[in-house]
Amino acid sequence: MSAEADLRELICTLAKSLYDRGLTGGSSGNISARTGDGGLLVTPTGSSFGRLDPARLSLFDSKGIHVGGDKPTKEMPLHSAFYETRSTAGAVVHLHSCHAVALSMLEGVDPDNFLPPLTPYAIMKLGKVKLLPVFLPGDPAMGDAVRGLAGKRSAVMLANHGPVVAGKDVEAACYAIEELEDTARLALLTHGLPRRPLSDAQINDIVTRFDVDWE
Ligand SMILES: O=C(CO)COP(=O)(O)O
Ligand SMILES: [Zn+2]
Repeated sequence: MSAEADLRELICTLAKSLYDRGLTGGSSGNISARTGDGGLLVTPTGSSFGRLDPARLSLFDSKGIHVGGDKPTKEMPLHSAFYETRSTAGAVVHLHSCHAVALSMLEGVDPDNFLPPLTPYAIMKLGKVKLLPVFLPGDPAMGDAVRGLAGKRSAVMLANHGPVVAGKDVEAACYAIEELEDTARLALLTHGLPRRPLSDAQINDIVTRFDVDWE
Protein backbone atom coordinates (compact mmCIF):
# COMPACT_ATOMS: atom_id res chain seq x y z
CA MET A 1 0.00 0.00 0.00
CA SER A 2 1.14 3.58 -0.62
CA ALA A 3 1.94 5.89 2.28
CA GLU A 4 -1.20 7.90 1.49
CA ALA A 5 -3.37 4.76 1.54
CA ASP A 6 -1.81 3.78 4.88
CA LEU A 7 -2.57 7.24 6.29
CA ARG A 8 -6.19 7.06 5.08
CA GLU A 9 -6.61 3.72 6.87
CA LEU A 10 -4.92 5.01 10.03
CA ILE A 11 -7.18 8.09 10.24
CA CYS A 12 -10.29 5.92 9.92
CA THR A 13 -9.04 3.30 12.42
CA LEU A 14 -8.17 5.92 15.05
CA ALA A 15 -11.45 7.79 14.48
CA LYS A 16 -13.45 4.58 14.94
CA SER A 17 -11.55 3.79 18.13
CA LEU A 18 -12.37 7.28 19.51
CA TYR A 19 -16.01 6.88 18.49
CA ASP A 20 -16.33 3.36 19.95
CA ARG A 21 -15.03 4.60 23.31
CA GLY A 22 -17.55 7.46 23.38
CA LEU A 23 -14.97 10.23 22.95
CA THR A 24 -17.09 11.96 20.31
CA GLY A 25 -20.60 11.06 19.21
CA GLY A 26 -22.84 11.31 16.17
CA SER A 27 -21.18 13.25 13.36
CA SER A 28 -19.12 15.43 15.72
CA GLY A 29 -15.37 15.92 15.59
CA ASN A 30 -12.88 16.14 12.75
CA ILE A 31 -9.32 15.07 11.91
CA SER A 32 -6.74 16.38 9.45
CA ALA A 33 -3.29 14.97 8.73
CA ARG A 34 -0.39 15.99 6.49
CA THR A 35 0.44 13.70 3.58
CA GLY A 36 4.05 12.98 2.59
CA ASP A 37 3.94 15.51 -0.28
CA GLY A 38 2.73 18.43 1.89
CA GLY A 39 -0.97 17.88 1.15
CA LEU A 40 -3.69 17.27 3.71
CA LEU A 41 -6.23 14.48 4.30
CA VAL A 42 -9.35 15.71 6.13
CA THR A 43 -12.52 14.08 7.45
CA PRO A 44 -15.60 15.11 5.46
CA THR A 45 -18.23 17.42 6.93
CA GLY A 46 -21.20 15.61 8.45
CA SER A 47 -19.35 12.27 8.60
CA SER A 48 -19.35 10.01 11.66
CA PHE A 49 -16.06 8.85 13.19
CA GLY A 50 -17.78 5.48 13.58
CA ARG A 51 -17.89 4.72 9.87
CA LEU A 52 -15.50 6.84 7.84
CA ASP A 53 -14.66 5.61 4.35
CA PRO A 54 -10.91 5.93 3.62
CA ALA A 55 -11.65 6.57 -0.07
CA ARG A 56 -13.95 9.52 0.69
CA LEU A 57 -11.62 11.56 2.93
CA SER A 58 -11.14 15.08 1.53
CA LEU A 59 -7.75 15.56 -0.09
CA PHE A 60 -5.97 18.91 -0.43
CA ASP A 61 -2.75 19.40 -2.38
CA SER A 62 0.30 21.21 -1.01
CA LYS A 63 -1.12 24.55 -2.24
CA GLY A 64 -4.30 24.04 -0.20
CA ILE A 65 -6.52 23.23 -3.20
CA HIS A 66 -9.28 20.64 -2.70
CA VAL A 67 -8.40 17.92 -5.21
CA GLY A 68 -10.46 14.90 -4.16
CA GLY A 69 -12.96 13.24 -1.86
CA ASP A 70 -16.00 14.68 -0.11
CA LYS A 71 -16.49 18.26 1.12
CA PRO A 72 -14.17 18.82 4.11
CA THR A 73 -15.10 19.65 7.69
CA LYS A 74 -16.52 23.10 8.29
CA GLU A 75 -13.70 23.55 10.84
CA MET A 76 -10.99 23.91 8.16
CA PRO A 77 -10.08 27.47 9.32
CA LEU A 78 -9.40 26.06 12.80
CA HIS A 79 -7.21 23.24 11.47
CA SER A 80 -5.39 25.56 9.03
CA ALA A 81 -4.53 27.99 11.83
CA PHE A 82 -2.56 25.26 13.65
CA TYR A 83 -0.62 24.29 10.52
CA GLU A 84 0.11 27.95 9.77
CA THR A 85 1.46 28.72 13.23
CA ARG A 86 3.09 25.42 14.28
CA SER A 87 5.66 24.10 11.83
CA THR A 88 5.81 20.82 13.78
CA ALA A 89 2.09 20.10 13.34
CA GLY A 90 1.48 16.97 11.26
CA ALA A 91 -2.11 16.40 12.36
CA VAL A 92 -4.98 18.14 14.15
CA VAL A 93 -7.84 16.41 16.00
CA HIS A 94 -11.06 17.97 17.31
CA LEU A 95 -13.60 16.12 19.48
CA HIS A 96 -16.83 16.82 21.33
CA SER A 97 -15.64 14.87 24.38
CA CYS A 98 -18.06 15.07 27.28
CA HIS A 99 -15.84 15.68 30.32
CA ALA A 100 -13.71 18.37 28.68
CA VAL A 101 -16.85 20.21 27.59
CA ALA A 102 -18.36 19.90 31.08
CA LEU A 103 -15.18 21.31 32.65
CA SER A 104 -15.24 24.25 30.22
CA MET A 105 -18.64 25.23 31.62
CA LEU A 106 -17.49 25.54 35.24
CA GLU A 107 -16.94 28.91 36.89
CA GLY A 108 -13.41 29.54 38.10
CA VAL A 109 -11.53 27.57 35.42
CA ASP A 110 -8.25 29.31 34.50
CA PRO A 111 -8.57 30.34 30.81
CA ASP A 112 -4.77 30.31 30.40
CA ASN A 113 -4.34 26.85 31.94
CA PHE A 114 -7.63 25.03 31.47
CA LEU A 115 -6.60 21.72 33.09
CA PRO A 116 -5.52 21.55 36.73
CA PRO A 117 -2.04 19.97 37.06
CA LEU A 118 -3.14 16.48 38.11
CA THR A 119 -0.92 14.03 36.21
CA PRO A 120 2.57 14.19 34.67
CA TYR A 121 1.35 12.78 31.34
CA ALA A 122 -1.15 15.58 30.75
CA ILE A 123 1.62 18.15 31.23
CA MET A 124 4.05 16.19 29.02
CA LYS A 125 1.62 15.67 26.15
CA LEU A 126 -0.35 18.93 26.20
CA GLY A 127 1.60 21.70 27.89
CA LYS A 128 -0.76 24.47 28.98
CA VAL A 129 -4.21 24.21 27.40
CA LYS A 130 -5.78 27.56 26.46
CA LEU A 131 -9.52 27.95 27.00
CA LEU A 132 -10.99 29.90 24.06
CA PRO A 133 -14.41 31.63 24.20
CA VAL A 134 -17.65 30.29 22.75
CA PHE A 135 -17.84 30.44 18.94
CA LEU A 136 -20.45 29.10 16.55
CA PRO A 137 -19.29 25.84 14.92
CA GLY A 138 -17.43 26.61 11.70
CA ASP A 139 -16.81 30.27 12.64
CA PRO A 140 -13.52 31.32 10.96
CA ALA A 141 -12.90 33.55 14.01
CA MET A 142 -11.75 30.38 15.80
CA GLY A 143 -8.84 30.25 13.36
CA ASP A 144 -8.00 33.88 14.20
CA ALA A 145 -8.05 33.04 17.92
CA VAL A 146 -5.62 30.14 17.37
CA ARG A 147 -3.38 32.37 15.21
CA GLY A 148 -3.38 34.84 18.10
CA LEU A 149 -1.56 32.22 20.18
CA ALA A 150 1.37 32.49 17.74
CA GLY A 151 2.06 28.75 17.73
CA LYS A 152 2.80 28.64 21.46
CA ARG A 153 0.02 26.16 22.32
CA SER A 154 -0.57 22.71 20.82
CA ALA A 155 -3.92 22.29 22.57
CA VAL A 156 -6.93 24.56 22.96
CA MET A 157 -10.36 24.05 24.47
CA LEU A 158 -13.32 25.64 22.69
CA ALA A 159 -15.67 26.61 25.56
CA ASN A 160 -19.00 24.72 25.58
CA HIS A 161 -17.88 22.87 22.43
CA GLY A 162 -14.77 20.67 22.50
CA PRO A 163 -10.97 20.29 22.53
CA VAL A 164 -8.62 20.75 19.56
CA VAL A 165 -5.08 19.34 19.63
CA ALA A 166 -2.20 19.44 17.14
CA GLY A 167 0.49 16.75 17.16
CA LYS A 168 3.51 15.71 15.14
CA ASP A 169 1.37 13.00 13.51
CA VAL A 170 -2.18 11.68 13.76
CA GLU A 171 -1.34 9.12 16.45
CA ALA A 172 0.37 11.73 18.64
CA ALA A 173 -2.54 14.15 18.25
CA CYS A 174 -5.05 11.41 19.17
CA TYR A 175 -3.07 10.28 22.21
CA ALA A 176 -2.72 13.88 23.41
CA ILE A 177 -6.43 14.68 23.03
CA GLU A 178 -7.28 11.47 24.92
CA GLU A 179 -5.03 12.70 27.73
CA LEU A 180 -6.92 16.02 27.70
CA GLU A 181 -10.28 14.26 28.03
CA ASP A 182 -9.03 11.90 30.77
CA THR A 183 -7.59 14.81 32.75
CA ALA A 184 -10.84 16.77 32.46
CA ARG A 185 -12.62 13.68 33.77
CA LEU A 186 -10.22 13.47 36.73
CA ALA A 187 -10.74 17.19 37.36
CA LEU A 188 -14.51 16.67 37.52
CA LEU A 189 -14.23 13.51 39.63
CA THR A 190 -12.13 15.36 42.20
CA HIS A 191 -13.91 18.72 41.93
CA GLY A 192 -14.84 20.02 45.38
CA LEU A 193 -12.80 17.32 47.15
CA PRO A 194 -9.66 18.15 49.19
CA ARG A 195 -7.49 17.56 46.13
CA ARG A 196 -3.68 17.19 45.98
CA PRO A 197 -2.52 18.48 42.56
CA LEU A 198 1.11 18.36 41.43
CA SER A 199 3.26 20.96 43.17
CA ASP A 200 5.04 23.78 41.30
CA ALA A 201 8.34 21.95 41.90
CA GLN A 202 6.95 18.74 40.39
CA ILE A 203 5.56 20.65 37.41
CA ASN A 204 8.92 22.38 36.85
CA ASP A 205 10.67 19.02 37.00
CA ILE A 206 8.37 17.56 34.32
CA VAL A 207 8.62 20.67 32.12
CA THR A 208 12.44 20.64 32.29
CA ARG A 209 12.98 16.91 31.99
CA PHE A 210 10.57 16.40 29.07
CA ASP A 211 11.20 19.73 27.33
CA VAL A 212 7.58 20.88 27.62
CA ASP A 213 6.47 24.24 26.24
CA TRP A 214 5.02 25.75 29.44
CA GLU A 215 4.73 29.46 28.56
O1 LIG B 1 -17.28 19.07 15.26
C1 LIG B 1 -17.86 19.57 14.31
C2 LIG B 1 -18.14 21.01 14.26
O2 LIG B 1 -17.45 21.70 15.27
C3 LIG B 1 -18.27 18.73 13.17
O3 LIG B 1 -18.31 19.47 11.99
P1 LIG B 1 -17.99 18.76 10.62
O4 LIG B 1 -19.01 17.64 10.45
O5 LIG B 1 -18.16 19.83 9.57
O6 LIG B 1 -16.59 18.19 10.70
ZN1 LIG C 1 -17.01 20.62 16.93
